[in-house]
Amino acid sequence: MSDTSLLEVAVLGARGRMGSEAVKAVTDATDTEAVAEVDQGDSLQELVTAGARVAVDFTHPDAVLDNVRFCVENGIHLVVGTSGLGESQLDQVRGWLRDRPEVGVLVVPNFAIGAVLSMKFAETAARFFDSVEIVELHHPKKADAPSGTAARTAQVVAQARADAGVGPSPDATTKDPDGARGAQVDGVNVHSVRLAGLVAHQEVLLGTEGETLTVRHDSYHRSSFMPGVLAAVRAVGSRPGLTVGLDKVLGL
Ligand SMILES: NC(=O)C1=CN([C@@H]2O[C@H](COP(=O)(O)OP(=O)(O)OC[C@H]3O[C@@H](n4cnc5c(N)ncnc54)[C@H](OP(=O)(O)O)[C@@H]3O)[C@@H](O)[C@H]2O)C=CC1
Ligand SMILES: O=C(O)C1=N[C@H](C(=O)O)C[C@H](O)C1
Repeated sequence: MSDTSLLEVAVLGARGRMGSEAVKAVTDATDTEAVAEVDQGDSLQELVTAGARVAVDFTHPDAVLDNVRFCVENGIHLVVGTSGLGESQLDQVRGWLRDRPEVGVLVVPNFAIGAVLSMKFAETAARFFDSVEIVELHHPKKADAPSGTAARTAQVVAQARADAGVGPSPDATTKDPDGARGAQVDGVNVHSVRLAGLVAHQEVLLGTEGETLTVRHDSYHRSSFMPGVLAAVRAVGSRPGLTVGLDKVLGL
């Protein structure tokens, strides 16, 4: 029988690398319980049947949007850990939320507290340096590149530079047939490394006359994401509408 004092949480992608850690974290915490563990081939209706109040999604960039729609339409608050939601998808989510304004959707590019802080540090530093580039390094089973964390970091860094009137990073490259200078995300060069042995890592490289600053974060184990997952699960129900980033939950 369900203990009514516990927050009922469903995990989507429950058999995956992140989902299985999330099930364990939600089960081990004293104020939450995992009432549904949904994975590929399972019906989303299980969330409703199980009485989930909050869901957390760690599935796949191709699947996540349908899951968001289902949760919003069924009044289930959702924490989105899955990467790959760009601005046009976020606009779709805002549209669905207009019909269910009481529902909270919290999209979190990275749950590791250190990663959240590193994005803030890079954002703060951005206006003081002529050049900025991002290197993200992940395990080779990752489906998407660049990482959601790198895309979000590029976005906030680019916005900080624009707000301060800083122009593009200086770069004399005119010949790059193989894309060696990386992808351009919001005008910031992003380089994606996929390497056996890694989990999730990122460096923001900032440079100006005579000095450089490197903001680096490393997740060595997926347990590093769990305090952030639990904080998001606890907070999402009291944040109706769309929120992007754990920084808001942490008061940064
Ligand atoms: N925000 C953050 O801090 C973090 C985010 N992530 C993101 O989380 C996502 C998952 O990563 P990871 O756990 O490593 O990936 P995994 O491939 O290990 O896990 C994904 C799981 O979801 C399942 N799945 C796929 N489609 C669906 C669907 N439609 N409904 C239900 N389950 C589905 C997969 O099944 P099958 O294998 O059979 O397809 C698999 O079991 C990625 O987008 C990743 O970038 C990862 C780490 C941290
Ligand atoms: O796939 C992963 O592993 C990760 N995905 C997220 C991302 O795309 O940024 C978060 C973290 O980097 C791990």
